[in-house]
Amino acid sequence: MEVLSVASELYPLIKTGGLADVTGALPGALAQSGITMRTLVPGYPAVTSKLSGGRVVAEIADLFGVPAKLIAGRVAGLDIIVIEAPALYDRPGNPYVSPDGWDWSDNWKRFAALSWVAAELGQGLVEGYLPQIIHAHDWQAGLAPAYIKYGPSDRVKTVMTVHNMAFKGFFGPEIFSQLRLPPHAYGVNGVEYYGGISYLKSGMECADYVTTVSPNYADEIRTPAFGMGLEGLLNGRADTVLGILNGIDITAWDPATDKALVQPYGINTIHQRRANKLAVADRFGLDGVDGPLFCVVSRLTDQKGMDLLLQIVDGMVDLGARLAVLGSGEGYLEDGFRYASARHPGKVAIITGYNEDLSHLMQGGCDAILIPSRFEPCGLTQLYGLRYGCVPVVSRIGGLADTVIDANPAAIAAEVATGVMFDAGSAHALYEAIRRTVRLYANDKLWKKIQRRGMKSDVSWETSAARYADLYATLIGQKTDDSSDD
Ligand SMILES: Nc1ncnc2c1ncn2[C@@H]1O[C@H](COP(=O)(O)OP(=O)(O)O[C@H]2O[C@H](CO)[C@@H](O)[C@H](O)[C@H]2O)[C@@H](O)[C@H]1O
Repeated sequence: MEVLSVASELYPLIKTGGLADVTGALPGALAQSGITMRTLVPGYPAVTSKLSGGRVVAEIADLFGVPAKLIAGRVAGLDIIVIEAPALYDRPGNPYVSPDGWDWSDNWKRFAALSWVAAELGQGLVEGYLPQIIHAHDWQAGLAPAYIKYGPSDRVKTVMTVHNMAFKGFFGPEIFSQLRLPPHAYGVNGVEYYGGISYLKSGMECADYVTTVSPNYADEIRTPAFGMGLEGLLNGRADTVLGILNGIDITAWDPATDKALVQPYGINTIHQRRANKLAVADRFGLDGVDGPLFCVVSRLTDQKGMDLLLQIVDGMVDLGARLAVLGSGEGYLEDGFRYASARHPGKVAIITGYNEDLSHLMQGGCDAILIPSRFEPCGLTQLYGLRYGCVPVVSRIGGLADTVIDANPAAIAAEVATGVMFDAGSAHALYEAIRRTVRLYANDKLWKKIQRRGMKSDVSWETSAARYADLYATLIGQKTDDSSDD
């Protein structure tokens, strides 16, 4: 089976968040099910510089006003098709914003182009290549299902995966005439959204199937509290909405072989994490190894509940905990952690920016990872935490609730606890969870059991890749059994 994945991020070529981890891992996970997944990505400098030996498979004279070439190649084990259109994608900064932090003003065009090319590939643009499924990820690829729905043939089936509903790809109505869609596409059953155009809503409306990245979040987003205005749409098509839990790449994230660690370790050598803990403390300028070391590896945003953590950081230090923060995002949150660090030298520290290797070292050395999200479609850092024995302390929300088992007395007695969970959105609940974690940490035998159990959890892609494979097969009418029905 041939599936074309369409995404604006793809690890290890280009990553700003969890989307890249998923789109980068899924093709390898699906290969075992006999699925060939190629990924269509924009030709950002980070992508084109890594693609050598690709071949031009199509030339497009007018891609929203600029010439483009499609280059197919294989990089880091991934089959990719790159849209080489320098006028759209050859820019500094990250995929969405300029180096000074502003959204590119032509983002509507850059990502309409991504989706339009995907649909053209689905209609046979390249001789000898005809995907059966187009799998679009997040708003940047959201118009692809619309281009198929309103195009000459809907032979190719479409899946829209929502990784983050907060980013809707919303633009004013004035762009519609340039989108290459027929007039009737501008309506409530098409791309229109509150008087403008939402690329995410377009994909969710027009795709044959909508998926999100955990079963719990799939339920939550059908309510006004989490649906962000799209709950009505989701409820209207409830039979074709599915939550499939993210996995992680257990080869890239393996504490026994991870080159970013000072000291690799396994379940039976968990005490060796101490060398990594010292290395983290050293990198962050924190005091020695005594007492629990918490970490945050995250975009610093309201979604991630970082303001809640700032409210209780002083109390956390009073409990004897230390905190290492790796992340970047909202200026007031970055500043908040800098001030906390100035108040508590040796106890709280932040390194701003993006550092993949350091994120591995932190999972391999810190005792617990804090994820106080207000909403979390799946979350990956708790899965990395489980795999590395970095105990996840998470809000009871979205995919976090699907993947962590709270160390309450019943779970401890039943020997199933893998982390600590608390009510989302409450600084007080977060503080109490940290207090509980500090107490659990003090019981070394119990703590190591929780760590080991996490390390044994199945966080691989195996089960979830099979669910995607089953969904694709259902869509193209190849489904032979009903083994994956909910
Ligand atoms: N400063 C930094 N340095 C290095 N690495 C950093 C970093 N900041 C973050 N990361 C890494 O970026 C990824 C973030 O993963 P999350 O699951 O938190 O995704 P995010 O919210 O971006 O994406 C959305 O998509 C994913 C994928 O579906 C969902 O899991 C999630 O709930 C949803 O919000 C992790 O690999 C993390 O280690």
